[in-house]
Amino acid sequence: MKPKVFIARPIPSEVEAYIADHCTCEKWTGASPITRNELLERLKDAEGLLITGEKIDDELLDHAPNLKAVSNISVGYNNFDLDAMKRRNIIGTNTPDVLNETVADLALALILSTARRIPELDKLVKDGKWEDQDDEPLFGVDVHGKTLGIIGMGRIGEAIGRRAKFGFNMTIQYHNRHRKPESEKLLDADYVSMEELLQTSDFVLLMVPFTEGTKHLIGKEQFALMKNSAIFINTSRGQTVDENALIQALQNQKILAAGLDVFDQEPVSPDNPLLKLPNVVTLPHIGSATYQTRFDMAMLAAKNLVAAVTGKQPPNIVQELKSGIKI
Ligand SMILES: NC(=O)C1=CN([C@@H]2O[C@H](COP(=O)(O)OP(=O)(O)OC[C@H]3O[C@@H](n4cnc5c(N)ncnc54)[C@H](OP(=O)(O)O)[C@@H]3O)[C@@H](O)[C@H]2O)C=CC1
Ligand SMILES: O=C(O)C(=O)CO
Repeated sequence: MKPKVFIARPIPSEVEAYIADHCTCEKWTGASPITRNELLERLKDAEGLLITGEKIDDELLDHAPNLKAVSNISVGYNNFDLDAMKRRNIIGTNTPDVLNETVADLALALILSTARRIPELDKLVKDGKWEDQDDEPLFGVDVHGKTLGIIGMGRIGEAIGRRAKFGFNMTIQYHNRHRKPESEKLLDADYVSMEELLQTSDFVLLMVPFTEGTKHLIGKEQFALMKNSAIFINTSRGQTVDENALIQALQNQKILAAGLDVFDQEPVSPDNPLLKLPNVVTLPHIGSATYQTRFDMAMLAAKNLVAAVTGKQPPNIVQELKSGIKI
């Protein structure tokens, strides 16, 4: 008998066919994303679950007595209650590496868009308000030759660093909890304290996972250390930043601008003051969202899922669940 899996997100038909070769599939076919209650109702028989970011906690696991594995179509797995999963011997997997270059492209797009005020000026042209391009109020700031401080020099952080160093001749500095000598060598990057990074970077870019240790990693104190000319980019998770402190820093011109792919609450509320600030470029958590990369992520997540429910070692069990899980 094939193992039963539930597919909670739309995936390409080729990926679904791969799963169906090995498993009996049920899938969510609703027009809008599955709600929490609908998901809980569909898990009675499921041995495997394919999701993107839905919360996996005790309540959900109580509804899924046969569950063996949860496969995230994302590299971030802050939606996993790791303790709850460990207690029940649930395998949790993610999709590292296949999205590095695409997310890095988007991070550079945010750097360029904020520095050169692309969305604001696009609107100005389309609104028929283009009078004189030598008008100082339209000027931006240079990207090339500036210092980029990367907080979270991991797989994606390094891909961003490569673009910034070799494409834009930027100086790279970074802060992690541990040094990463290979990135230092590749990018001629300096490992600096968080304080030094915040004080000396022209662009501060956050690329850490969201964990207990990174909640509000950047807040009032950290914005106070940044240059008044600093541009802040967040492509990690919204919760790594104290959003009220960010709003204050932007409103009080403590920093120059911000580029945000992620928010504390997603989708972001239309009332969020960040949406009213001209010096903020916003995106709808779209870092990995190209056709090819989303396909690659879905296929990798499918391979993780199929391996886990057929008793094989999945390629990408998340670090914290690697030990102690019985395959
Ligand atoms: N906007 C989007 O669409 C996307 C967002 N993401 C987010 O980006 C995150 C990073 O992905 P990826 O690069 O693959 O992950 P990696 O694990 O490769 O890199 C994370 C880096 O963060 C560092 N880090 C972790 N905790 C801290 C801390 N407290 N202070 C400073 N540095 C820290 C780690 O180094 P060390 O352990 O030495 O501290 C590591 O170098 C994902 O978890 C996800 O949340 C990912 C893809 C798309
Ligand atoms: O992979 C992730 O963690 C994302 O945020 C979206 O691709």
